[in-house]
Amino acid sequence: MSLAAESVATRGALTIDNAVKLYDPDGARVLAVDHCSFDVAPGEICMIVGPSGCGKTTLLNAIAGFHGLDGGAIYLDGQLLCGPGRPKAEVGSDRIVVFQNGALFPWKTNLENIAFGPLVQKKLSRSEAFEKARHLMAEAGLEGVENEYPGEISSGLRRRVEIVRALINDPTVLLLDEPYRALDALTKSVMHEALLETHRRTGITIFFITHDLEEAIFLGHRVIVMTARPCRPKRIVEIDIPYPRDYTVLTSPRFRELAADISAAVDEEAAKSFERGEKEG
Ligand SMILES: Nc1ncnc2c1ncn2[C@@H]1O[C@H](COP(=O)(O)OP(=O)(O)OP(=O)(O)O)[C@@H](O)[C@H]1O
Repeated sequence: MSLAAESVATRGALTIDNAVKLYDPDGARVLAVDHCSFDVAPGEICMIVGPSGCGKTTLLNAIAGFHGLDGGAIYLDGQLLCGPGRPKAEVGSDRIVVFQNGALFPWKTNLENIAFGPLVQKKLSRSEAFEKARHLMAEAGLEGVENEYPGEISSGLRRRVEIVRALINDPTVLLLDEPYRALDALTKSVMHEALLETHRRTGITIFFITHDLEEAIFLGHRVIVMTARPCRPKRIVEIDIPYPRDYTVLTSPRFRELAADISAAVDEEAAKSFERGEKEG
């Protein structure tokens, strides 16, 4: 796999090893993830797709440390995040989650939002945190909105502020759960190019959940198609379209071929979960 980062990434390798997660609210026993194994290379953009409710977010939450596993293990750069003897990963600034609905403080300016993490963790002094925040905002094309509030800028710019807010912590892995779902197509395409540019600059590993197959193919080094619940890889598809990518690739025969292939795999699993839903319902 060729990674298109300016510097070749050496950190941010994830290993998911036989992960199992069972929710058991009031004895309901929902097996969300079952013996799920795959690796994500340092600096990879790894796109996760699969039917609704198959267990994608559950997996992301286990990597982030929001909940534990009931079996198996997850490693980051060979270090155990969770697994035997450690049921739940510690939440850490090495793995930052950017959520679909966003989580900016509306009462803080964009600059203050970005500087907040290292300040509250006392990792940087106030002046260092603000200087770094300004620098990262400039790199991400966010000059001019430093002193505005999240509510005063477009939803696309807000997404960019959120990603910069994650990057200020120097994470090795960015965990994205449908971050662009609510955006219109044009804004989404601007976001995609901005994310690829961020990746080129930083070489950060990106674990990205989406329902949008074009988004998955356009951005990813690989697309992992998950099975209907319980989640585990059904197909792992290498996206052999060279970076840098621009929107002209969407109409290329190879892109259409990959889209048809991945779409068929997702549809097959969606049909299974639909059938099971009918039986369960
Ligand atoms: N806290 C919980 N308690 C009980 N069941 C849960 C909990 N969280 C998720 N589930 C169930 O686990 C399964 C997997 O959910 P999850 O959110 O991981 O799926 P997903 O693939 O991310 O879905 P979507 O694509 O719709 O966001 C679903 O059946 C869901 O209802």
